[in-house]
Amino acid sequence: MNIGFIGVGGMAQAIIGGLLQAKAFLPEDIIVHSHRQESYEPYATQHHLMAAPTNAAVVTESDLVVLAVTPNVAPAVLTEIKDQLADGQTTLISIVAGLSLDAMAQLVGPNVPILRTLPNVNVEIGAGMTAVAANAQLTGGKLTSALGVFGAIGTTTELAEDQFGVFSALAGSSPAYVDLFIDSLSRAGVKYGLTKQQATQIAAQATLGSAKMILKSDKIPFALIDQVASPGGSTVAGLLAMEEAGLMTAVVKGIDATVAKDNANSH
Ligand SMILES: NC(=O)C1=CN([C@@H]2O[C@H](COP(=O)(O)OP(=O)(O)OC[C@H]3O[C@@H](n4cnc5c(N)ncnc54)[C@H](OP(=O)(O)O)[C@@H]3O)[C@@H](O)[C@H]2O)C=CC1
Ligand SMILES: O=C(O)[C@@H]1CCC=N1
Repeated sequence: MNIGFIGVGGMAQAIIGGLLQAKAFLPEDIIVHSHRQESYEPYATQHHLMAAPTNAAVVTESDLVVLAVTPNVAPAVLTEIKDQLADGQTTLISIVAGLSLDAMAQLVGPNVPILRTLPNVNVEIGAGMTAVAANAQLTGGKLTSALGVFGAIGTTTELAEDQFGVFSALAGSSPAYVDLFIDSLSRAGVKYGLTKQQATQIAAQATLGSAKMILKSDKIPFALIDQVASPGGSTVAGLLAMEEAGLMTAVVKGIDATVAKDNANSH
């Protein structure tokens, strides 16, 4: 089975890196093309992938084709590859935020099997969180193959399309927000004399452990907070200071802004 990528930016590279690491595809079964030759050719060469000369050629060569361009470019690219998709043989997988199944079908025609997805960058290390929604044309073996791409590089969840916006904020964008939190912890460590490298390693490992604990425990996060905050201890003093500075409000405001921008970009 061949998989093609239209666009080789940050997210396509994360998916390809994850698929190669998982040995889900051989390098020679991955075909790429993007806007600039100086971008996709060296990338293909470096990873021993096939470089296609056009977007249309990616579709012709592929069983699955991943649309990995930015939302403003996606409609023009879909119009460009419409004829190659028309027979319904190739499955279109979109990772484009805010682009609905209906909008894609209007551009490429009614026969095309389409999987709308919203992955996050952690697919690169097999720890992704991806939402998926399939159209009515994507069934049977084709559906299994398309879902298998993201199953190989993390966790997937089927989601109603009207919830993709909030999912994008909580899973797609949140790696950046968690990175900001870890960097903030790390800077505080530097303030108290740790090296940045030491402090980042300590903060990242502690964050990883807490995420695993929440997933494994039957307790809600608030109960786990109480388990850490000893009576009269230092943690409760820190929690109250963070709340006085508005941590929870800041996070919710950040998510509000993320969802609002995703809505504004959606069609
Ligand atoms: N970044 C993330 O964490 C996530 C991103 N997404 C979605 O993934 C998509 C890509 O995002 P991201 O990787 O961050 O963006 P990038 O800007 O890093 O990559 C965009 C890619 O699109 C290519 N491109 C532009 N125009 C064309 C064209 N006409 N034909 C073919 N390729 C073209 C660019 O080519 P070139 O390299 O030659 O310039 C580039 O490789 C977006 O739609 C975004 O919503 C979804 C979930 C998470
Ligand atoms: O920033 C963006 O628009 C994309 C969507 C989710 C993560 N990155």
